[in-house]
Amino acid sequence: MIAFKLHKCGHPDTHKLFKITGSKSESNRWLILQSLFSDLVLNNLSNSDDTRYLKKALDSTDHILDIGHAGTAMRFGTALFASQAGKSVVITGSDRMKERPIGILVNALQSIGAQITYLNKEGYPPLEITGKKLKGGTVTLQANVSSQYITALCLIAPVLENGLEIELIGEVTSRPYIEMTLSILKKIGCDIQWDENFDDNVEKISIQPIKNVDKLSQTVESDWSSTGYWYTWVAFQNIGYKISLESFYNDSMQGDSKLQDIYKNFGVETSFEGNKLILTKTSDTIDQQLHFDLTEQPDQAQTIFVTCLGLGINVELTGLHTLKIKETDRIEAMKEVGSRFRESVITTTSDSIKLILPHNSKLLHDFVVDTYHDHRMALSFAPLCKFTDVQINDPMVVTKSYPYYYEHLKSINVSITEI
Ligand SMILES: O=C(O)C1=C[C@@H](OP(=O)(O)O)[C@@H](O)[C@H](O)C1
Ligand SMILES: C=C(OP(=O)(O)O)C(=O)O
Repeated sequence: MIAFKLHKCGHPDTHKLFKITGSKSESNRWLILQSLFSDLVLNNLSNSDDTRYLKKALDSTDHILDIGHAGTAMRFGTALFASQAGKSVVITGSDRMKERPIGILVNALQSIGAQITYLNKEGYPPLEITGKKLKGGTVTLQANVSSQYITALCLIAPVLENGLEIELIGEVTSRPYIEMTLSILKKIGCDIQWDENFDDNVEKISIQPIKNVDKLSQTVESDWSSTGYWYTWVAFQNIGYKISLESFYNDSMQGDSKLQDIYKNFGVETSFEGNKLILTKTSDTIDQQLHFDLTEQPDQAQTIFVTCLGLGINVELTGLHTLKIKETDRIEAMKEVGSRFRESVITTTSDSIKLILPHNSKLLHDFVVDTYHDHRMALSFAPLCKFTDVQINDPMVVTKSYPYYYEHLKSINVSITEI
């Protein structure tokens, strides 16, 4: 296994412009829809592994499809292949993917006639799928585990003869990702109703079928989730420091665009010049005790945790119940690696993490970041090289979402050596 050392970089270059590629969430939704409606033309698709894996699986005629670590590709692909008559595939992924549950989605698909069997452990990939022409109807599923199950069903709904009524039981998690899916479906002409008060503790999404989509060209907005690492970076710098990122819209479909508000807490202001996003450090006055509920921005947990760790701010993050089934158990990973950076007391529950720093908490020596096959461990902890050398083990995990991350860091003067 290789490791990178990011050498302490006290005075990085400022006024840089980075081109971030398309959102992997938007890209993977559009790719599923493009395989259903070939008249869609897509621009600025993500260059992430997750999008490359999905594209490869969709273009493949192989029986065994490996989608690596890509949760969206696994969940969206399962629904797609199950609804395609004549298709017969085994869908599998990395070792970690085989530990990420999919039973809630499989049950919902089976309830409308899908033929899916587990090849290994009940409720987990790999899956054997024999595609069938599904008619649709009503499905009921738990909504508090992963929104990706719901998106997967929504994406195939337009081609089901009777459309789909999706009853969501319990508190809906990662809601902005479902909103993104429905916004995209509306763009291709779907008629959708979302009744948030359908019944006690139940919401209902109804999607009508459509025959075809008129020729439509779509440019995917760049990835807000990747901007989080630059928000952290700017938060660590002196007043006046700025960097720019493109191409972003201020009416984004991505829930992580909430970073604009969140980082005001850390003295980072966001402005737009056309589609250019400008992040500027404007203030050093920061509350020393913060709390964020990240039910709607689960992918930013590590980012915000590291920002607080670097700035020496006590914080409690809640709403993290989905983190245990992501690329690694992210709550435990943050606790372990965070405690190696500086003197601190870090406590966790199954859905929260709390960071308490003693007065004048000192940085510890020889800071090492284990990444546990999770891109967001490397991406989020790297900016701590503002304060000390950072060793990142298995650093290329970043390609899951942000392949050019280290090139971008190098271009602002971060020295990186392989060890
Ligand atoms: O639909 C999507 O594109 C995603 C939904 C979220 O997952 P959960 O709904 O499982 O929290 C998010 O964490 C993931 O990175 C991408
Ligand atoms: C959780 C993530 O991705 P996925 O679930 O699609 O693998 C992520 O990118 O942080």
